[in-house]
Amino acid sequence: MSDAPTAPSATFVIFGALGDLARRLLIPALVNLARADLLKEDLALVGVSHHDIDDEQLRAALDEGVEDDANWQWLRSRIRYLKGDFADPAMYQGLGRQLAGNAIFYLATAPTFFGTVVNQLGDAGLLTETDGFRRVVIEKPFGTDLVSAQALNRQILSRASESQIYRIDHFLGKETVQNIMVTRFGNTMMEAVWNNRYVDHVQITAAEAVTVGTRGRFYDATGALRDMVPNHLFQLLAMIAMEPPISFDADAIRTEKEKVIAAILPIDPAEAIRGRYCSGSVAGKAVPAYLDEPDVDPASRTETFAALKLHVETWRWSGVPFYLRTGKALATRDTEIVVQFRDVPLALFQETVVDRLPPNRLVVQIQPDEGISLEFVVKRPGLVVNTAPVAMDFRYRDHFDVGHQTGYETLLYDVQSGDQTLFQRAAQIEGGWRAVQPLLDLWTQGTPEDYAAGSAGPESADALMHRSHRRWHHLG
Ligand SMILES: NC(=O)C1=CN([C@@H]2O[C@H](COP(=O)(O)OP(=O)(O)OC[C@H]3O[C@@H](n4cnc5c(N)ncnc54)[C@H](OP(=O)(O)O)[C@@H]3O)[C@@H](O)[C@H]2O)C=CC1
Ligand SMILES: O=C1O[C@H](COP(=O)(O)O)[C@@H](O)[C@H](O)[C@H]1O
Repeated sequence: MSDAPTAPSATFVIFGALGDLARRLLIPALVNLARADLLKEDLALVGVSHHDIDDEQLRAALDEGVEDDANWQWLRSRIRYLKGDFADPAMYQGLGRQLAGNAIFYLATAPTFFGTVVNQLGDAGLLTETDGFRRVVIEKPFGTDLVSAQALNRQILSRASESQIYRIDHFLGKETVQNIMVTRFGNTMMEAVWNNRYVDHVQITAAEAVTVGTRGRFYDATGALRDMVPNHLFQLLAMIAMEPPISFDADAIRTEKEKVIAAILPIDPAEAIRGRYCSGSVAGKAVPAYLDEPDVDPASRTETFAALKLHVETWRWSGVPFYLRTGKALATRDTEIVVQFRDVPLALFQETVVDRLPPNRLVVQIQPDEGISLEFVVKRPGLVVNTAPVAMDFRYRDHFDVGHQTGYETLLYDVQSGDQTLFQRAAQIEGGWRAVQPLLDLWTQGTPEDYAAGSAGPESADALMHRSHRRWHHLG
């Protein structure tokens, strides 16, 4: 990160500056950028919210999320507060009086405000790029289904051009996710086997040990599928399945990712399962049932776990199933991608004690303990031929000083620099919703299958794999 040039100066306007995202992730990420000397001296930050506080109270509210005091003091002195409602035109007039030159509007607001804020910015003339750039960062979830995402895209694009819009997916800010492209396209040996001739299937897992906690209101209206699948998990899938771009240019990369997402067939509900945690314990700590969490409707049908099989109909991937799963209150936190290779064509060792060889797997560990390992088979020492599965392991921490990054550093820096590589175009978002729409339609009925908090998810998730004689990679 520190090899990069300082980003152009700009005023950051954070709508929702007192919220969880701003406090826990955005401000610490800006502090990390300040430490890496990537922010200009004249950077300014305006925090917007409807609470009745002043500049100093906003700064004090943000104090607790930050550990690096020296760089926090640098940023802190550049923060101002603007009180106002997101729907109030007068607030935007006031904001306009504070802005000159480049501005970045970060919508750290509930998704219901995305359209409102962009409309208001447009009405107030704040999106006109006369004396500098005007960029809008839009959080997820972007819409709640295909129709609402299309409507939101239409609305936003009636006020700003695509080049001004940065639809963020924070998974793309993670080092290991960005490394997928380098691993794939920087190593000849990968590309040679990266296709349906050699790959049996791909598994993408985002398991979380945390429960919905205090986010019951948001989560109960959203569920595991909307929260994680068409956005974060599809972004991981796109990194794994995309064709090599013609250059490392933002448009070239986004075009290839868009093509992959467009090639995902609508998911067959018979190949998807949903679950909901009931009481149990995670890492020795008692966890209540989802239905007993604060702000969750006791009659809720919302899933806290989703697993599915999907197909990417491209020349490279036709016939290779992709299995995705995600959930809360699971045994451990584990975000990983497993590329499992086909069995060897001839079982040479069938006359020996070895009856079946374990498969080769490439495991990309996104978090925690970021790294990549290659599982393969060797001969176990001894007089008879016997085999043993082993792994070649690359751990980031063994080679690099990874420090404590939030994942938002790269993304905020890229917005300032005008690099849209890691942001999604309208079609990508709509493609994601199109693929999961059959599940959204059906899951309005029935209820999810229970799983114990602290387990690996519902039994049907295992059955989904067993049907095709496969199994999930172990969690953790
Ligand atoms: N938190 C996270 O870890 C992540 C969040 N996101 C996304 O980021 C966005 C923000 O999430 P999060 O920070 O958790 O949300 P919060 O609800 O914590 O923050 C939103 C803030 O906006 C304020 N607010 C609400 N209504 C108005 C209004 N009409 N006018 C002015 N201010 C208002 C809220 O005040 P009040 O105190 O009254 O609620 C709150 O301070 C969401 O889209 C979310 O999906 C994405 C990834 C991770
Ligand atoms: O966007 C979201 O992501 C988090 C998981 O992100 P991570 O970086 O902690 O892996 C998830 O907990 C949350 O529900 C979802 O809204």
